[in-house]
Amino acid sequence: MENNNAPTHAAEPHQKIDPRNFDDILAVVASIKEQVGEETACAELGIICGSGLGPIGDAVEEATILPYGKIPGFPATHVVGHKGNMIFGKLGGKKVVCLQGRFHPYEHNMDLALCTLPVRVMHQLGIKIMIVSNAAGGINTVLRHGDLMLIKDHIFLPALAGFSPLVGCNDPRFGARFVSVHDAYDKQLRQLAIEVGRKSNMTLYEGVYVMSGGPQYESPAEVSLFKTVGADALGMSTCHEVTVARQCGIKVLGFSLITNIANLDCDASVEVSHEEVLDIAEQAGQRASLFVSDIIKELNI
Ligand SMILES: O=P(O)(O)O[C@H]1O[C@H](CO)[C@@H](O)[C@H]1O
Ligand code: HPA
Repeated sequence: MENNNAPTHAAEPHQKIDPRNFDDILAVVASIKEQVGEETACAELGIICGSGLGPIGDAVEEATILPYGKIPGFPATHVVGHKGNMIFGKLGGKKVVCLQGRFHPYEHNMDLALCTLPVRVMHQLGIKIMIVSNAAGGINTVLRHGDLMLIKDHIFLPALAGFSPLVGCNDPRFGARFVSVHDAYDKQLRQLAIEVGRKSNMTLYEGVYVMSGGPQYESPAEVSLFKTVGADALGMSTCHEVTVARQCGIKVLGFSLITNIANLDCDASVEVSHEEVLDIAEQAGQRASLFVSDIIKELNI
């Protein structure tokens, strides 16, 4: 898919940005390029770090860090474990832009267009592949704390209820009105990840991720529902970003770090907390970061 980034004015730091307006996105991109330099800003690969998975961003070499507060239209991140930095540099020999912090729909009144603005911006910066990560609760009983699960497909629950980032007028410059997500998580990239995992003796599962709206964790009955419909892990992010990436023609590799075991039995329930999620993510963060770097080294972009 072509990038239609005709020269445009740079947005002012506090200018109001409409994430549904293509020209506003170009103005955000122009502002980023003005701040970090055109050469630095251009990237072939985008990365989104999940809760507690910031170490992936810390591994970026020759890093130029642009805090979200300096990017027009980027809201603040409120969730602990999401620093709020856009990092430019190199990883595994590739030019990357890494988002150390994402926007969850529950933080922003379910404004999914706003929450996916960073993906549209990264597309205009040139990315062809996006690696997306998240912390998730394990539903499939084979999953244990600290396991990594490659995402092979997703259930985007909010979108099934009308909360899709693609709802509203579609400027054709964004891509197709009706987007096919039959291959949302690229098969070749998943195969590459499996090979990389095998070489480093890492147990890697493959499964279906379900996104619920949150921010409350799911009740045992809700977890049972998700299990029945074929979900293996659950969280409150990712699907909106992947949907927009696919509209832009970006290939996606996604993985979940299992930080807790989702509960199916209300009589034997165990409380879930974001502290537990961050704890496990911290323990596994370095390993996840190494894994991502190893995959990137092998990528042909
Ligand atoms: O999906 P990430 O950003 O990793 O965060 C996960 O962790 C938080 C809950 O602990 C939720 O925001 C959930 O989506
Ligand atoms: N549910 C939703 N989101 C999550 C979970 C969970 O169990 N764990 C980490 N993020």
